[in-house]
Amino acid sequence: MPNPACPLFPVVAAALIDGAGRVLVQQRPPDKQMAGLWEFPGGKIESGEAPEAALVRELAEELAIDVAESDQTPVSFASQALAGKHLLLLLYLCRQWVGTPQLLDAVALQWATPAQLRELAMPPADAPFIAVLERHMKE
Ligand SMILES: Nc1nc2c([nH]c(=O)n2[C@H]2C[C@H](O)[C@@H](COP(=O)(O)OP(=O)(O)OP(=O)(O)O)O2)c(=O)[nH]1
Repeated sequence: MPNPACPLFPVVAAALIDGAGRVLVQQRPPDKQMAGLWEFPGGKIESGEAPEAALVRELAEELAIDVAESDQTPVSFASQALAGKHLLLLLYLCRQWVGTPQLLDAVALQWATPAQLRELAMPPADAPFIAVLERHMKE
């Protein structure tokens, strides 16, 4: 039975990995929930939208880059109660894109190694993703 008191909201996010083994993260704006935390670029899946199409749209909106659906590899997910709703966060790994990421939506961007990610304040759902990324980046 659906629980209207705790709606599920699906979110897609991308770990963009560069040639130096670093991942792009962006800092959430001060006026938003979890302000100041560092997150993977992405956002909510809109009604009727496929996750991969949502990720193409979000990365174009937030970073002005073009990531083909065929260059998105699903690697992990997180499931967590968040502010009266339930977050389902789908993480994709991307090694190829067109364009240079621009700061359009967040406060700041940074390229970080997995070790550096561990030192950043990130949303609680993201913490397990760091070890997942480390494993994939060694492959
Ligand atoms: N993009 C992204 N969102 C994350 C991560 N970790 C995490 O808990 N989230 C949460 C924060 C938000 O509640 C939601 C992302 O939705 P969003 O970015 O479209 O929404 P928002 O709250 O920033 O802004 P709005 O669309 O409501 O204006 O997922 C992450 O690594 N990347």
